[in-house]
Amino acid sequence: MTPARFGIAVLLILLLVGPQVLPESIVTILNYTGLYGLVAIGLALLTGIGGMSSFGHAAFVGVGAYATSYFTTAFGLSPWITLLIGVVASWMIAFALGGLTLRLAGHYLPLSTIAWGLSLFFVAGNLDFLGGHTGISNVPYISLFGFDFDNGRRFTYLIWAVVLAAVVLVQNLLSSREGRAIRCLKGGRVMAESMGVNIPRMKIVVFTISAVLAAVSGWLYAHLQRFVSPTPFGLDYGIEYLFMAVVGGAGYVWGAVLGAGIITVLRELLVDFLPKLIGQSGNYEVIVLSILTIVLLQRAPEGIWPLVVGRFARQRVAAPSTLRGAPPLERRALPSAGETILEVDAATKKFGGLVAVGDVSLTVRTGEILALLGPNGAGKSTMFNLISGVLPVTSGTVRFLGQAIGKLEAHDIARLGMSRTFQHVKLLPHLTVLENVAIGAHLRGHAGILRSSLHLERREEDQLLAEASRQIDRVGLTANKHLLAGSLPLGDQRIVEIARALAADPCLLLLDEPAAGLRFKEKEALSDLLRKLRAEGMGVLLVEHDMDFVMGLVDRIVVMEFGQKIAEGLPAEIQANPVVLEAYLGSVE
Ligand SMILES: Nc1ncnc2c1ncn2[C@@H]1O[C@H](COP(=O)(O)OP(=O)(O)OP(=O)(O)O)[C@@H](O)[C@H]1O
Repeated sequence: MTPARFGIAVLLILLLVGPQVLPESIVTILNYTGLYGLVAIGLALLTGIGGMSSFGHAAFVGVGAYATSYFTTAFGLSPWITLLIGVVASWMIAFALGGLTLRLAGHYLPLSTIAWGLSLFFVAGNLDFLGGHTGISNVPYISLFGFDFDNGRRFTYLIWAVVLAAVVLVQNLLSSREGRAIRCLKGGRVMAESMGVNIPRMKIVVFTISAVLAAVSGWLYAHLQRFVSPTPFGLDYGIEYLFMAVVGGAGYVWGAVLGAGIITVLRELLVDFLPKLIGQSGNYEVIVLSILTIVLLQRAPEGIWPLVVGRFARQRVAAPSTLRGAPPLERRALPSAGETILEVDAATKKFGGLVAVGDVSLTVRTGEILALLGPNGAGKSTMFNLISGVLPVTSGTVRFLGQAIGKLEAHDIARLGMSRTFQHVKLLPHLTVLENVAIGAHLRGHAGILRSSLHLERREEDQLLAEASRQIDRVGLTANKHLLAGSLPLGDQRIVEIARALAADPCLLLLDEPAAGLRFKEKEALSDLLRKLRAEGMGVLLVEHDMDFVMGLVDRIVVMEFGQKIAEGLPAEIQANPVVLEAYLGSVE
């Protein structure tokens, strides 16, 4: 039995037998750990995995709790219907809040969640029909198929069934196509957009999932307590939920549950112990808890979960049969041979007063490799960003496959069949090479959040992983497939980026300094691969400083300097061009 299975078996036995045999106080801790854990799971997804933070999730707990308390007591609705009301209400509020703030970078989301966290507390406290600060009492208990969850011991089963379901669903989600896209939210947004991930949509999805989990916790809370008042949904609780996720290990789903358990137990112990120690009561546990949390995060910045499972953790490895056996994904029809696929006409990009690209025109055909050369700061990477939609053009047009794309988002351009690599490698270092390359195939899968969470997309997921595996074999990194991308030397990481771009099945490939950091043999292998892609009909635009690599490989060259195009022609013409020699080649010798 693996340590993970052993751990789960122990937990299941504890949850099955515990409520019958443990003292009431321990059962209460178990219940609250589950309730808080549910919120913390959402916050782990939002914070540790999605790279966003919210201080106001206690207010979403309040939405779930108040929705069910009000509608069950005032209208006699079944708790199962009011669960739906709470979920929909929290989803709508999160959608609106997220829609207003998630597009903005920086502190807008945390600030808006603080405002939201404060507002529910005051609104609920001042509305008579919600009972004001006295709250709503006589909330009914929940029944399911004739079984009444009418006391704490029985309720444990319901709470933990929901928690375990949430863990399974979120973990399924994270190991899917949509999950890989979610993982890009932290540190990989520009790259993910270029692979076709709609980042603003993904942010809202994660925010709404975390809000819904909080609302479900609120629903459970209201029917466990049979009473609600505004106090447990205030800002201080919102901050404590965040603490739980961070203490447990905000990047880990089980870590969130562990964090909830640790904070709940510590609080109970401190509430008992501190008054005896100090000789008077007061909320001193809050202070001690805060100090303990700071010390703990000093010692374990990643939280406690990685310390607990660290040496047992194993990399998730797709079975070789999966990688070989899955049927290939559909391929896009390539444009006809020799057709012009990219036309840049007088493209200009200004950063304030600086003209990074000024009036530059170029074309790329299918079955052609075009090099974009120029000294440092010439504007090559900016040009790549204009073509791939990372930056909008200030003026001029960029047409891809006949369509003007100068104002399109990067993920829309990726969908048309353009893929790219980056000058500064953009991989997710904590994912395997296989998972990183699979991000490139994002648009070739279709499963959404629900299908992914329920693992109904296994066939498609196998196909995506098999495709990623094929592209890794193609670029010669078979032996590294299951290694963490961050553990590879920089040259190999660049090659992984090429495999990722190829996994998108593009007809135009943009490569930003692909040969940088490669050894001689590796450069030869890369040249061979690019020749093969050209022969297959792909168009390639590359920026490269290695002249030997470029001159023997490419069909045409465009040279830039200070944002302007200074020359265009065949490699031999460029090598003999006096303007280029003076401006660029001469200077690099
Ligand atoms: N986001 C930005 N904001 C302001 N200036 C920028 C930005 N991006 C690039 N620049 C400026 O635009 C000019 C062109 O930069 P760019 O990175 O495109 O050059 P490059 O040819 O790719 O150079 P290198 O080979 O060193 O990467 C430089 O002066 C750079 O400082």
